[in-house]
Amino acid sequence: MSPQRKLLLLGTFVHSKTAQHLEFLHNAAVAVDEQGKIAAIERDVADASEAKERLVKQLGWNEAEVDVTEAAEGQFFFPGFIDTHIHAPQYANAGIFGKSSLLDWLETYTFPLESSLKDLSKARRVYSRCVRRTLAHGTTTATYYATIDVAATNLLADLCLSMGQRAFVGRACMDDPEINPAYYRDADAAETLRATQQTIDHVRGIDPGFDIVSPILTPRFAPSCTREAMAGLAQLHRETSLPIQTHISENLGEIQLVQRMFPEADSYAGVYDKYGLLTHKTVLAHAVHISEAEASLIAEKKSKISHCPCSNTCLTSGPARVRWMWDKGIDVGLGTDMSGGYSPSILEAARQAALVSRHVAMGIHVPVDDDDGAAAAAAEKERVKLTVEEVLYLATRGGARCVGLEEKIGGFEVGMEWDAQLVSLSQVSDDGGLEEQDDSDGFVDVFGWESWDERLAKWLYNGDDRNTKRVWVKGRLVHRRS
Ligand SMILES: O=c1[nH]c(=O)c2nc[nH]c2[nH]1
Repeated sequence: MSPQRKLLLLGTFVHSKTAQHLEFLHNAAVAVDEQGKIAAIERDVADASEAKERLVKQLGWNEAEVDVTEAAEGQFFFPGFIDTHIHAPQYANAGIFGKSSLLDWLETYTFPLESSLKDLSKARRVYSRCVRRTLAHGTTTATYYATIDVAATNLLADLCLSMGQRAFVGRACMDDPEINPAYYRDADAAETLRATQQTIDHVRGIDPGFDIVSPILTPRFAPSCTREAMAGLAQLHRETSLPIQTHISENLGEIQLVQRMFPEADSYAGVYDKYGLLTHKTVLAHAVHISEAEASLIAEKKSKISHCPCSNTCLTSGPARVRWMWDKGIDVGLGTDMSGGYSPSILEAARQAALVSRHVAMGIHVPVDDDDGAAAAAAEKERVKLTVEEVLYLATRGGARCVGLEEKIGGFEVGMEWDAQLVSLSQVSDDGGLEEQDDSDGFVDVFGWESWDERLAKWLYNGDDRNTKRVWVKGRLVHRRS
């Protein structure tokens, strides 16, 4: 790889200051050093020459070493998206789920596809496309499930590193003979741990500091793992501090299965706690049906939740309650959960999070014969709805907190790394663009009178990968759309 150049970026920068507040920095300049770190941020800069004058000199840089990127009128820089739960092999099935729900979906669509990716040429096709496509959608960090196949999992890690996507790559652990089909499972817990170690060793070999790509311990979900495998992975976590990902309480049939298979635990979260998997570095996907007591346990253990609204709708799992999770003090991020969810886009997941929160609101019963109760229910209906600011926070800083990278990514601060996207919306010309055939800027039409808050709302609800013109990870340009 050629040595990285310093960057100077100019224009409007938008990022979450808090879950409720987006900050807009107009006429700003951001300087990024050759390690991909933000070295300086300057406001009220008139143009490139003033930025160079002020920043390049202030930092003692040589102008010849700096590449300048200027956002055009109406464009803005936004932090890269963080997908806290995505299944790379399932990219080939995105959109294919029929009327299935979790357990029959796994059996019908998912296990056959995943097992077929032991064919490395097939794995290369699917994984290359998945990484390319998610980068194009602005996903700068992805927390991937791979398959049980070590060689294919290692290939996914290689591809993320070479294409420059920050990634957690998990070799799926599945050794229970009851749920996992004979054609797609580990022989036993020892095999699970051996194969997991092989992927850890491989990733350490290609990225020794786990700087861009890190392994993640991946007990698929409680029903697919034996007690020995879960306890062994927990031990590995204690020895290595590696993060953990799994699924929890997505579907009612799944929860009954867990109750039957693990009678020694009082809940689904209790199973993970009993076998040492509920840690501050654990990301739990879904959590649609967790109880008050489970949410309190998850909060106490500082485990995180990946909210996967698109998947929860597609597989008819149910609407997860983000406001309630936040009330409990749990960190929440967004997951596409492709292909439980049909889309590889975190912008789509953010939009779905906003919509699902409105379904949660619509599900709140308003009593007709109790005025105080009706007023309280009406207020709660309003409160549970997620705003544009909140879902964009989930897609960036919220996700960064989930994967333990909040000091590095998710926002624009000096010392953080430049994981970002340049977003462009269509500027409608004075004649309404009657003659234009070109829709390469997508269909977010900006007429010019919208406030910046309104532009962000338009992007959230109507944007797609055509609006994402450039993507950087750690200062490296990893995607460019002409
Ligand atoms: O949405 C999901 N996708 C999966 O692949 C899976 N495996 C277990 N539970 C799961 N849920």
